[in-house]
Amino acid sequence: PKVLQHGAHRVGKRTDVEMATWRGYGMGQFIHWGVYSLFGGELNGNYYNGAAEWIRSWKDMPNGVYDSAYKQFNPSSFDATQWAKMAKQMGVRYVTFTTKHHDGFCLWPSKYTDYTIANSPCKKDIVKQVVDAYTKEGIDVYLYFSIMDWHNPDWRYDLKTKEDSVAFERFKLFTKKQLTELLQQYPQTKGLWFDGTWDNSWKKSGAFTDTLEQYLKTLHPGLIIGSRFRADEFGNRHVDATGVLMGDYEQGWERKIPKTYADVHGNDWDCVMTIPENGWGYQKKWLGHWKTTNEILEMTAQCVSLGGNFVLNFGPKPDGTFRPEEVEIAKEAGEWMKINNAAIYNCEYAGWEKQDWGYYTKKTNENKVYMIVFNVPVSRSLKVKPSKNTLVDKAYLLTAPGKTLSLEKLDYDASFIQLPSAQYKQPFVIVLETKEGGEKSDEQKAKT
Ligand SMILES: Cc1ccc([C@@H]2N[C@@H](C)[C@@H](O)[C@H]2O)cc1
Repeated sequence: PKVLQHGAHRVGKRTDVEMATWRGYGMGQFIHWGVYSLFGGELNGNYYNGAAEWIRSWKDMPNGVYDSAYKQFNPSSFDATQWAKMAKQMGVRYVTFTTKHHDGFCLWPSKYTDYTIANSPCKKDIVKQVVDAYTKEGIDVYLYFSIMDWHNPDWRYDLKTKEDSVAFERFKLFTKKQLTELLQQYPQTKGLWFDGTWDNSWKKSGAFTDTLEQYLKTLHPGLIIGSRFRADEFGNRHVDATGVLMGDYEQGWERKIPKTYADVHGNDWDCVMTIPENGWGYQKKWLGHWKTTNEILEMTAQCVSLGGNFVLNFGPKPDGTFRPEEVEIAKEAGEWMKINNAAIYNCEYAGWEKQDWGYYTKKTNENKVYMIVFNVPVSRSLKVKPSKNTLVDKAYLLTAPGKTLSLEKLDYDASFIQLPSAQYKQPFVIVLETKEGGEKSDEQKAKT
């Protein structure tokens, strides 16, 4: 069979230290901020029923109104240090920040377009202030960049005519120049989070996306780029024509979480999630249900238990402050993470049979498995069934390491942990110190 020229160039996970750091984050923050934040999903008292950062595409939004709105972008209360401190308190280990969303407005003073923060009343280099403030707090920074750019006249949804192709060649060069300036101006950046790559114009540019990704990684060694960037020469995205994931991790879990480990196909992956049901930019009215802190902690545990990272989105207001609901969630989640982050940071899929009480995570390179308990059964007996050839040596509450919990053996490979009678109002963590032994696994038997 023909060899794919512009498909994946690596099978399996990246094994370098930058990717190992990414793999261990556990919890991240997404921030969507821009001109769309001025509208908050509303115009003249009417609410757009799509995602607020898409309001430019609303039929009731006159383009002139949106495209001149940047002249009102003047976030009087913006303080990147405050943002970074809130994130630090929440316990996130990385942040993904919108440099340019689909509307094309640049939150850094790009040299390649006038549609930037430099020509708004806010003269600050927002991207620089965010990158510097978060880096100072010890939080790694990743930059969100939308390829699709509604403001640039050379953007094309498809390449049907010669004129389309000539214009899109200019657009591809513009894109390369903007990405180059982002990496050169903000060298602390650890990775790029691409979006807006689903249209035919990009799917027809597989070779270009391959060359551009390799160029970016040469410019910035160790750079991490997810699977949503590339197309192969047949227009396949995420997974190439031979079934191999392109990019350094699977970037398809947007507002959804894998159910089982089989769903992640052995890849690294992140899940990006909104607090309201939908909508990433600031929305004046949150419609429907928005997630409680316990729901967010459970999603975090679920993602880490399946080998991924959970990234929660915040949509700052036009003045640069956060909604009270978002501040509250960051505070409450942070209180839990302060006590329990051992079960989230530098943890991976344990490979034990899932039980109803919650999620297992395994500390990377250590014989420690954590039980993150969300559902205490009326019996207070938590069933534990280690993977083959693994024994539980000791069990204790993360918050009470001195008090060993008793394991009641059920049969040769499962036990009950009897919980002390107490009121369990918060999710909590049990530590299982493990050792090899017990039933030999099939491969062990085969070796002897
Ligand atoms: C159909 C669709 C396209 C793009 C999106 C963007 N991806 C998220 C990360 C947000 O940036 C959202 O605007 C959402 C839905």
